[in-house]
Amino acid sequence: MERVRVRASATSANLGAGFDVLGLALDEPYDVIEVEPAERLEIRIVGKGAGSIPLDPEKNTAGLVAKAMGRDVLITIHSNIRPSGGLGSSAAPAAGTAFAINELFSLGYTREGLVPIAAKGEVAAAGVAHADNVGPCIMGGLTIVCGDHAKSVAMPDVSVVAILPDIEVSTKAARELLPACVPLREMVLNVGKACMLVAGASSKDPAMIGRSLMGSFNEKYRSPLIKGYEDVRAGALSQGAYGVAISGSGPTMIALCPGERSKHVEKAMIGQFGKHGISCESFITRVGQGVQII
Ligand SMILES: Nc1ncnc2c1ncn2[C@@H]1O[C@H](COP(=O)(O)OP(=O)(O)OP(=O)(O)O)[C@@H](O)[C@H]1O
Ligand SMILES: N[C@@H](CCO)C(=O)O
Repeated sequence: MERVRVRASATSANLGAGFDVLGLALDEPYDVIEVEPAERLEIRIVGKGAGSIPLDPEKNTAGLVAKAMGRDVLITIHSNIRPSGGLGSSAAPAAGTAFAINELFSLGYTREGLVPIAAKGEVAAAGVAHADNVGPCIMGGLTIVCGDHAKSVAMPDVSVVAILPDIEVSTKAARELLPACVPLREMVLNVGKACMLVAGASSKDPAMIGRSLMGSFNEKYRSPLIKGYEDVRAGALSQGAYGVAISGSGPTMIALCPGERSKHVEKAMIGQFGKHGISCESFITRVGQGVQII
C-alpha cells in the first residue's frame, strides 16, 4: 500500500462527570489525514490549524504517535476542527495517524488496541496521555476508556448542537483549574452520574443521558471560564434540550436534543451568549462512527 487516507472526526470528551473517561464521537466536522512511507518523519498541515499547529513531530500529536509506532512517514493533516475549541482538534490527527499507520504497515492492531497508542499523542497538546478524545475518534459512539481498555456503546439517535463561543481556553489551563482531590460526597455523585449516562445510552433513554450530563465537578470548576454559561444552558433546556455540557476542556458547549428541536436550541444558545456580548460559531451534527478509510 502506498498511501492511506482516513477521516477522523471531532469528539466531545468528558460528557460532564465522565472526566477523562467518557467521550462522544461526532459525525462532523472531521480532519482528513493522509499517511505515506517517507525517508524521515515529516508533518504537513493545511486548513484551519495551518500556521498555528507545530510541525515539529515532538510537539505535534500525530508526530508523537508515529514516533511511538516507530515509523518514518509523511503525515498530511487537512485540518477542519477549530484548535483549542474543546472538540478534540488535537486528538483527530493522533487517532487518524495511529489508524492509518496500522493499515499502511499491516500491523494488526484492533481499534481498541490503537487507543492507548493514539493517547500518547495527546501529551503534545495537554501534557498528559488522556484517551477520552482519541477513544471515541477511533471507536465511534459513546466510548468509555479505562486504563488500556476502551469500549464503545451505541447511542440513541440524538442531535448534537455545538456552540463555539469566541473565548480562548487551552486544555492545559483548564486542567490546572481542577483540584487534585475531591471530597468523597462529590466523587460519589460524579461516579453515579457517569454510570447513569452509560445506562441511559445502553437503554436508549436520551432523557437519562441528558440529566446525567449536568452537575459534575468538572462543570463546577470550569464553567466560570465560559461567560454566560448558566444562561446558555438554561436557554438550551428551555427549547427542549435533554442536557448540556462543556465539550472537553471547553469553551465549546454541546447540547443533546431531539432532531426537530436542534435549530431552536442552537438559536437560544447563541442568543444567550449574545446577551453576554459573546459571538459564536455553531453547528448541528449527529453521533459519529469512528475513524474510516476514505
Ligand atoms: N496535530 C495537532 N492538531 C491540533 N493541535 C495540535 C496538534 N499537535 C499539537 N497541537 C496543539 O494542541 C493544542 C490544542 O489542543 P487542546 O487539547 O488544547 O484543544 P482541543 O484538542 O481542540 O480541545 P479538547 O482537547 O478540549 O477537546 C494547540 O496548542 C495545538 O497547537
Ligand atoms: N478530559 C480532558 C479532555 C480534553 O479534551 C480534559 O477535560 O482535560
